[in-house]
Amino acid sequence: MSLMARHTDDPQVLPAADIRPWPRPVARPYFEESLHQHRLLFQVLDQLHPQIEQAAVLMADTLRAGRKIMLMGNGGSAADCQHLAAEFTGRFQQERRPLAAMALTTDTSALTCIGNDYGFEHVFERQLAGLGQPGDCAVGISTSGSSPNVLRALERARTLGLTTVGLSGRDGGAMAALCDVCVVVPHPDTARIQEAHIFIGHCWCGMVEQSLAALP
Ligand SMILES: O=C(CO)[C@@H](O)[C@H](O)[C@H](O)[C@H](O)COP(=O)(O)O
Ligand SMILES: [Zn+2]
Repeated sequence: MSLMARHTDDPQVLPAADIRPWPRPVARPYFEESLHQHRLLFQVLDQLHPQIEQAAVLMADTLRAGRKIMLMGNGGSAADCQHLAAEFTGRFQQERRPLAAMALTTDTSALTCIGNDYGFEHVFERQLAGLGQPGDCAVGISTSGSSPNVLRALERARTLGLTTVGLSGRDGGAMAALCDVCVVVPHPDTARIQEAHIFIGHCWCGMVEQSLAALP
């Protein structure tokens, strides 16, 4: 029996003929809709300069004082956390010393241990309580502003003397009340909020990098 025949006998593998009539993915309508929404989004983001700048000042002050930035979020926002932490420890646009930032979303042993033994709502709070020091800056990213594990960690951060920054969406959820500065992207669509979040995150990296460029 040939490899090809073996494949098509496999009930898990659809023969090519069954695939062809399916709707072909077309990019243009998605692009057009996205671009339309992004234009609206950028008009809204233009109103958020003050909060975006306040958060950047807070982060730059944290690093200047020899403290660190700790980021947390779920799903796509977890990816943003590790992406942004890497911009700080690695580099963004300029050659400069590494900056102290860590994502609390990457240690699968810690996440599974704490999740398994204490509950998923504790996965960030417990890492933060173990690793955070007064003067550090906790950054929570949540499109709904209402993920219990992020909210709980921000609450704990405050009691431990960390500063708190939020990046949220929709109406901001409960996050704003727990943050020294919260940037809320007032859009109903999670994907668009996430795209705005990584844009704002990159703005933060650029502003912080610029502000610390003179440090040895
Ligand atoms: O990326 C996406 C959807 O675009 C998902 O992974 C999404 O991040 C997850 O559903 C998160 O659990 C949503 O949490 P949050 O942003 O509301 O805090
Ligand atoms: Zn996503």
